[in-house]
Amino acid sequence: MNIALLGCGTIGSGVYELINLNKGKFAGNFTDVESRKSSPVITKVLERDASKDLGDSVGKIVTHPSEILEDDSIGLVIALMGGMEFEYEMIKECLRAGKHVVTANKAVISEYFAELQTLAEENGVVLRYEASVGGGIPIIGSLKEEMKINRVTEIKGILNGTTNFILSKMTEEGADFGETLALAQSIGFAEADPTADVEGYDVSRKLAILSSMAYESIIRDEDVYKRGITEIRAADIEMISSMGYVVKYLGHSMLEEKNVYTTVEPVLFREASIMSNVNSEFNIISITGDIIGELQFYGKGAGKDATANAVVGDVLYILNIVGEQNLPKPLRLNRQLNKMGTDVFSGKYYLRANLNDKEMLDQVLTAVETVAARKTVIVNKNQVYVVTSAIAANVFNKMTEKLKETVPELFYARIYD
Ligand SMILES: NC(=O)C1=CN([C@@H]2O[C@H](COP(=O)(O)OP(=O)(O)OC[C@H]3O[C@@H](n4cnc5c(N)ncnc54)[C@H](OP(=O)(O)O)[C@@H]3O)[C@@H](O)[C@H]2O)C=CC1
Ligand SMILES: N[C@@H](CC=O)C(=O)O
Repeated sequence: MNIALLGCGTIGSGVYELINLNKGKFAGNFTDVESRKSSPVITKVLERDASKDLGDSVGKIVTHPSEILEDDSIGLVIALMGGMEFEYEMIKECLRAGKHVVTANKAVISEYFAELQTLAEENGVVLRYEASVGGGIPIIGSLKEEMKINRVTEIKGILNGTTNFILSKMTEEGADFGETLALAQSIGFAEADPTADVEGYDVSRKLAILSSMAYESIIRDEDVYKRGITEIRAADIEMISSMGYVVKYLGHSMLEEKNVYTTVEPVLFREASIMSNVNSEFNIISITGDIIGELQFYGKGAGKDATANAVVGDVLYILNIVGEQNLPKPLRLNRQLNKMGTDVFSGKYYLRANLNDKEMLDQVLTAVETVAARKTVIVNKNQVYVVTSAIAANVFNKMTEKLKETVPELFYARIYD
């Protein structure tokens, strides 16, 4: 079966190297006789730049989608352009044209999950998206397997390689936020628009995909409470470390009866915890089922080779089942659940505010005191650092949203004890 690749950037080039340049060891794994006769091959690559060098003479760059959509020899399309509308339209058109689709695009999958899996079923083809969550970690397939036996009630983890890379470098090397983000971009970890990484959209999309699957209900990016990490400073890292904690960017969802709770926020973990020791572009994802208990999955959550590995795994899966009568059924996504935001989460909070004057200090302390008892207050170099007593997350978040209107720089994080 011929394959087309949409987008030959960081991940696309990794996939191309595995499939066409024989970097991976996978040929000959097929159960289907037709596929076994010849290794899979990428014959066309959609790119804007027709002069892009692919490194072999097998793949041909095309710049118009019709060259792929109207090519009947292409049975499988790998969508790795990123972005939203164009990739969504292309995936739909490919499914309608009877082509299997593999993608790593969490923006598209989280937004159009139900529609796309229905479209695949209607057209007798398969849609796979393993690399859309956790880069190289096989979490989508593992979650599907566990769901055959378990009721999954909780998902939590470090789900973004870029921000974990930034926070790790800030913690280990005292690195600067902006410089480390630029480094993550140059390595190929970050999204084309890195706002998605640092403001929480990438994590909330991944959490939305896993939660939709696990709780059998469509949970969208906009249902997820999220807060970015752009306000964090070296001073926070120093103070947090002196308290014996490490800051991580957590995605967390829970299901209780018909209520689903979701949050994406910076959280402080004790130094010795597992979460604190997941560093660089690595991710960790924990799922809790009623029979198995807690399971944790760890590995590279971003980057060319690890993500390409997951994409090619999906390609091999499809090539192995081509021609079977009974293709996998779409996941159930129609349970009616109440989206309850952060209502179930609570904890002590760490907060730092950048102060202009004594009046602002009073304003910050008064605002905190209206919702929680202050346990620790340190004032140093125009900064106030506060640790509170335990409090409900929604109450604290509401207070800080108001405070942000007048206090220019505010960083706060829940403490996970
Ligand atoms: N990077 C990572 O670690 C991971 C990425 N992903 C996902 O994988 C996908 C690809 O990411 P990544 O490889 O990093 O992205 P890149 O930006 O590196 O690559 C995208 C490629 O697609 C091309 N492209 C984009 N739009 C079009 C278009 N309209 N027509 C033709 N070509 C186009 C780009 O060309 P041009 O340069 O001209 O824009 C570029 O070559 C994204 O959905 C991302 O979220 C998932 C897991 C990990
Ligand atoms: N930008 C993403 C890429 C993988 O999904 C990340 O940093 O995790």
